[in-house]
Amino acid sequence: MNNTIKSISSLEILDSRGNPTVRTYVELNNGIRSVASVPSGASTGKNEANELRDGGKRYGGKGVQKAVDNVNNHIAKVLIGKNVNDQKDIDYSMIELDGTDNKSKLGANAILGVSMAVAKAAAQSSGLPLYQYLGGVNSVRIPVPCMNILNGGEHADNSVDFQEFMLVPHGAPSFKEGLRYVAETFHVLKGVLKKKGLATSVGDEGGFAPNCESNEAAIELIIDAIEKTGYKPGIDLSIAIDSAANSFSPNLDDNYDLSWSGLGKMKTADLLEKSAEWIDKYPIILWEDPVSEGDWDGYVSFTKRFGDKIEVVGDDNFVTNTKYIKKGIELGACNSALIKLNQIGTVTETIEAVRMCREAGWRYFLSHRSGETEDTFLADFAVAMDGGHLKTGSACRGERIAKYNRLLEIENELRGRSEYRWK
Ligand SMILES: C=C(OP(=O)(O)O)C(=O)O
Ligand SMILES: [Mg+2]
Repeated sequence: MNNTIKSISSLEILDSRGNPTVRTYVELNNGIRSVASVPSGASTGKNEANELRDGGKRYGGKGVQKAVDNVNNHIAKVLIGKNVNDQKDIDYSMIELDGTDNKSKLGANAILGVSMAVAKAAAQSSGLPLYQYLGGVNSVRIPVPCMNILNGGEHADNSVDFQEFMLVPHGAPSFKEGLRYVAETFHVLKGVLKKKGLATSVGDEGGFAPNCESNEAAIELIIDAIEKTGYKPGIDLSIAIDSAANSFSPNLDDNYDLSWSGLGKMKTADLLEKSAEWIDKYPIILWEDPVSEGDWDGYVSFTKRFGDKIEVVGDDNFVTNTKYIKKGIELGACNSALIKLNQIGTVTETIEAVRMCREAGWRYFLSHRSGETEDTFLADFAVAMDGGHLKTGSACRGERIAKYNRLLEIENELRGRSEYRWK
């Protein structure tokens, strides 16, 4: 059957924050049809690929009709007739058509939707589940679900500076059990917060967003919840943090303002002293963006000091772009990179970023965005990339649960062949 592209079209839909985003359909000449939706970040790195927004009054300027029109009127014309299995050629044709460094002409949101929908159509056309089409027959490792259970920073209007506190069920025997550990602890944490008179409303990724006195107080609440659920901190469940330090470094340099949670202003060296105290005292297994994206020396010092003990992940500094990841590898800034499809804008370039990490002996941490849709592409992609862990939010929001449920489905489908391990 003919697996060439017959038509491509896009539509403006809403994401989990109620903001417009792009949904794209690809139809093949063999009758196969796929659909993909594009996520959107709030705490973005300066060098992320450009998310094209309309400006003007509609949706407060956040409309994506221009990106949708770019798919319908420009991208479709170039790709119709191409073999859907030629993912790399298709992605690089769009990059060439765009012609800018950051995809600002067509929009990374326009390009990514097509790229993801092409991969899905190709998988269906090959008669394979997406994770196997992208990763091969040995794609059997289900990622450890680093579940966000407490939000701060740009993702909540509370008094916590750090953006994300995640539970990492590395001691569980399977994904299914790991997900149970974190979902149970999520519910127990709600009771712990209630008892202390703290809010149980949630932030953008579905983690609770209480007004804790400090970042330390937030960690202690989580440890209390782990113990009350009947798990052992550091053995069954550990903690991952995304400081998203850009949000408390006004000039994105080595000056930090943690006044919100009572620590005041400090330089990198003091921030590292505080981090050392916490890494010593608490079961922290992974730390993302502990310093701001401009503080490369800070990343290097942090990794030198703690890289043997914990995973040090770069997000806002690397933006899933091999140009910056390469710099990070050369400098020894971090030992892992966060991987977000829409930071770079095509499936092919995202895979190139993963490959670069792998070749350097780094880990790579697959991630959703704070603005998501019900699309489950990320779940399959994480299995295909074989990175061993992913973050995709809490146990109480449908757009996050969609990914977790898809991973349960994949683990079940693999029966006894699936693997689950932290490293
Ligand atoms: C997921 C994140 O948030 P956002 O999507 O807002 O960048 C992050 O910073 O890792
Ligand atoms: Mg981050």
